[in-house]
Amino acid sequence: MNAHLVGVLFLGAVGLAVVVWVLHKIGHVLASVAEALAAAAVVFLALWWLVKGLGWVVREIVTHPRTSIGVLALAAWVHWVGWPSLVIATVATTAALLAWRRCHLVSFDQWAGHLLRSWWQRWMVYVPKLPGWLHACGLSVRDDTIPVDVTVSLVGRKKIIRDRRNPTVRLPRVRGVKSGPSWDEVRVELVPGLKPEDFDEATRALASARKVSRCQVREIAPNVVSIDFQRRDLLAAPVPVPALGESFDVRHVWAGRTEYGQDWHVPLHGSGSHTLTAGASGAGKNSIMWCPLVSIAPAIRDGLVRVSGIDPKGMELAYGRGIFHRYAVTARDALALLDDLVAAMDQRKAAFAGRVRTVPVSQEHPLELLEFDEIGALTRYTDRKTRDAIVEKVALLTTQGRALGFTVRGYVQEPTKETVPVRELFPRRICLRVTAKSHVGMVLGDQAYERGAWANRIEESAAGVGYVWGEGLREPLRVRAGWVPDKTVKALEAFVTGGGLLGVAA
Ligand SMILES: Nc1ncnc2c1ncn2[C@@H]1O[C@H](COP(=O)(O)OP(=O)(O)OP(=O)(O)O)[C@@H](O)[C@H]1O
Repeated sequence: MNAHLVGVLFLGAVGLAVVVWVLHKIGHVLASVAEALAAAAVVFLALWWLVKGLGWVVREIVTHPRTSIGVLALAAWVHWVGWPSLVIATVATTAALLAWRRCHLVSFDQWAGHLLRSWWQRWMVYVPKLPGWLHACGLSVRDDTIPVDVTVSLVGRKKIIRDRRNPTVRLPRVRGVKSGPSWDEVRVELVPGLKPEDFDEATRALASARKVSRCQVREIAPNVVSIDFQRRDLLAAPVPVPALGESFDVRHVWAGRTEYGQDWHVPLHGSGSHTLTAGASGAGKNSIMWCPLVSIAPAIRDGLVRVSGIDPKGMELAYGRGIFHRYAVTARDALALLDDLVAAMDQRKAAFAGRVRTVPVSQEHPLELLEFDEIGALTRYTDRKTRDAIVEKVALLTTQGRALGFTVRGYVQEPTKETVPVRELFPRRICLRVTAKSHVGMVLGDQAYERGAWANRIEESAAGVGYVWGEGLREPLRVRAGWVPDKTVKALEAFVTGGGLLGVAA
């Protein structure tokens, strides 16, 4: 080996050492950079998840404030006070609620029960199951074509992005559940492509899906409907009429119960007081008549309300004959009674015209309340002349009587136009059990049946049950009149006549 080769090898070794050293340094630098980048990425990701988590918590608190705050409160309790005290408090609260429920169901339900039930029904029944029911009933919208976004770039190239994140079936979302004693009201938000009327048509199918007998739909906002399911029937048992009433308020008279378990009131004076009640034989028309009279017994006794009765059957009103200031059975007597009322109305008109817009009820000018039983018997089945005269007088009283303090309440078995030609002049209608589906529309108006006023399906055993609609009610409301037994009619008669038959016109 000569000196030249040794020199080359030496230089090569030195060069290699330098390269290794440089690479080592570069590796060091790169490792530091990579380490710094990794640390930055970890910090960035941690921050990102923290912000996302905080956003989720805030969103949950805003959208489900009660549940979120409850969970946070429980977590705080366990953290600061410990879980044994939490268990003891939970057991004590449950026991107190059960005792409250046992002692006073109504106040428990109004204050606590309905909130717990709403929460339970929402999360255990409607949120998991309703979307499936809606889809099965055709209340969903399919995206048959997946949306396509077209973007034009600066250099003229087009990018086509198919948005696969959107689901192909869009379903209404449950926005809230209110669970009353017999009804669940489920508010849902519609998706574009659905309208509230679509839900109206699906009520029967939705009722079947929920395994309940009735379902109604109410429009809350243009894109929100309430789907109401009747879980149980609060009107199954007769509604007892309270002891003789103490009310003088003739504009808000207790008449029974609504299907929501609330009191049902009717006006006997003022706007919407003329009432036509339709119902087949045995449907309970008489409880619609007697119940408000029992409620305003003091007003009748004190002469603030004067009741007249037309009783073609000569049986029902005759049982409380002393309550009626005027009373007629035959068509001729009925006409005379109506003439008398119209004359009294004309007198009052002459006395008050130009002085007041509504005559205040007083003993001098009492509310004249006409109870016209079986109105069809006299407006259809009498001779033509008497019939026309009766129809004319009833029309006069119903069109002019409101402001003057005259109210007509008619009762009919068959609500056809031929039977009750003045049907349209009664602003308030009540439809008890009827024999034909078509009668529902005749009494309550078009679409009443479709909206759930299934009066032809009321069972015979449910006398006094019926539907009201209109007068501020968007949907037909099921009601049951208070049941007035014979002895209460007699007690009312004794009460208003002071024990005898005083005050009865000859
Ligand atoms: N509100 C009610 N609650 C419970 N049962 C009732 C009620 N109203 C009536 N009933 C029962 O139904 C029966 C028939 O009632 P009601 O006499 O009022 O019928 P109606 O409609 O007047 O029949 P009709 O036209 O044949 O006289 C009553 O004898 C009573 O047993």
